[in-house]
Amino acid sequence: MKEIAVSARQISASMQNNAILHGIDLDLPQGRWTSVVGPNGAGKSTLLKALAGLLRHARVQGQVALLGRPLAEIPARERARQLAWMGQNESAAEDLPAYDIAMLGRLPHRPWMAPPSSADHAAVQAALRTTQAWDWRDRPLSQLSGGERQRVLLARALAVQASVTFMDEPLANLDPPHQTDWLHTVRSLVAAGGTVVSVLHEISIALQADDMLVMAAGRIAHHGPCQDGATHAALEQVFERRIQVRQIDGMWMALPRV
Ligand SMILES: Nc1ncnc2c1ncn2[C@@H]1O[C@H](COP(=O)(O)OP(=O)(O)OP(=O)(O)O)[C@@H](O)[C@H]1O
Repeated sequence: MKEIAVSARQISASMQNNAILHGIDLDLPQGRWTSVVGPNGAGKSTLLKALAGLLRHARVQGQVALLGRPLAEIPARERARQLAWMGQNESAAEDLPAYDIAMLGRLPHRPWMAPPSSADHAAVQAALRTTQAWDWRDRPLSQLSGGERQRVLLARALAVQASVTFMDEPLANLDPPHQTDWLHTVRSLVAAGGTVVSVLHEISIALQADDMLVMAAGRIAHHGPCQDGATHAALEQVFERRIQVRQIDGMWMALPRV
């Protein structure tokens, strides 16, 4: 029986008097990759932020636990070492070189005001090489293309070397070969015992995860293995049967129903 990496009990969230999430219960086991999918506005990003303790300007109820401990009781630095975050359309220090951006992922590991250690440099180099961003490590973020920038922000999340990694639309701006590289990166994180939770609009890639959370209207419509027929049926239903899930060359894919 796998340990639970992230659990939520009765999570509800509202913003500006609008209820966004309604009583969400879930358990995400360690060492698995869960993709979160659903139509625009279903509450995917809001759920991810609620699970990471990053939901600001919102009224949140319920409990989240990270690796068996209530999230609210984990000191901020410790939480930042255990949980890496890659957000959607994230702003970052645009003038900083890519290397320094990735080094920000090491902040929770470093004593206050201490220079980076050799372990920090090694983690940053490995992360930038994994995302193939090493070649432009000296270039400021502002001079990078959308996809190049995304790979630096992914490197920052990888450099944390956290047990649990949350990513909100990590494939935005990535071309197909780099989407495939991202898939391999996630697979190796999970093979090493890590837990990955990613919000994805690329449903065919989301279907390569271990498990899928299918969301609709602030609720979990279905949570199950990506290989299961029940998951495919839920997926087709929340997208109003405008997609169909089919197996091609042994892989489950979502195709438009035209
Ligand atoms: N700051 C906010 N104030 C009020 N409502 C908000 C706020 N942020 C999000 N919402 C609303 O909450 C709902 C869920 O938003 P969320 O971003 O979680 O959806 P999503 O499933 O990630 O959508 P998308 O696929 O479009 O990225 C939407 O209806 C959105 O308009």
